[in-house]
Amino acid sequence: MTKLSVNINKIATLRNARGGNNPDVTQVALDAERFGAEGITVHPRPDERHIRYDDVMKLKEVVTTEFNIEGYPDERFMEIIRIVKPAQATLVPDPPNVLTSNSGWDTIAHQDRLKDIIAELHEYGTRTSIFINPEVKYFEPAKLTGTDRVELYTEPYAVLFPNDKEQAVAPYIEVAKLAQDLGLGLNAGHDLDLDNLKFLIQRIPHIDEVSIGHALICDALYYGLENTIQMYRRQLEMD
Ligand SMILES: CC(=O)[C@@H](O)[C@H](O)COP(=O)(O)O
Ligand SMILES: NCC(=O)COP(=O)(O)O
Repeated sequence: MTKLSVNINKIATLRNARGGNNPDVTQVALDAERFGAEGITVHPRPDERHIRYDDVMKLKEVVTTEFNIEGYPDERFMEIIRIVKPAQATLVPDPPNVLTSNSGWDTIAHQDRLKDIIAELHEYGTRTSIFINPEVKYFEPAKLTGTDRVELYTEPYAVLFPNDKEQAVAPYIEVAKLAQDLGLGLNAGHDLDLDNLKFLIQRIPHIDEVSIGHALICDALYYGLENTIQMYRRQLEMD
């Protein structure tokens, strides 16, 4: 069954808004695991707008489910991975000033660089995933990088879903089958929520892991974190 990794970036956004330690990012991660999260995801960005690098060091000591660290593989990111050796590192091609992640890798143009980075991450025993658009041309090159998994960038799916769910999911079904044929593990993330998640999983049941943050934390403002995590877990259960 598809696992739920809770992205706690936005907990750090709220904490940073007042400069103290409330909410306590580390405590929220522990509670999220207790409430049913099967992984914790963080995305330390170069400007540390939310998750800070020292958050990552503290989380390393306490996360007992799968720790997934996302980010652009600059020197600081690679250094934190060398130290933390998380269960998974998800490489994202974000430039420093981007509002949020908005594209997957060009695995053709960046194949050699990704291959070197992935080989280094494997030396640490870290599983690798690379953020990818639902475009067929990028999948065989992704396989050639040696990555264990790809993460489907699902914002385009989320945007189109309200108007035409079948059209929204069609490209993802195609590339998910290709990933399976290539022996690539399959993650998915970005803008998944309580409305669009179940349909994606019904159409692509072999997704290994979804990482969900923004919508889940927003939902928790109304339903509470424990209830919300359970609501998302129920969306992942097969009928
Ligand atoms: C890679 C991705 O789509 C998300 O994991 C990303 O972490 C979202 O970043 P923000 O929380 O900074 O919007
Ligand atoms: N990899 C996607 C992720 O971790 C969270 O994305 P979002 O749910 O905050 O859009």
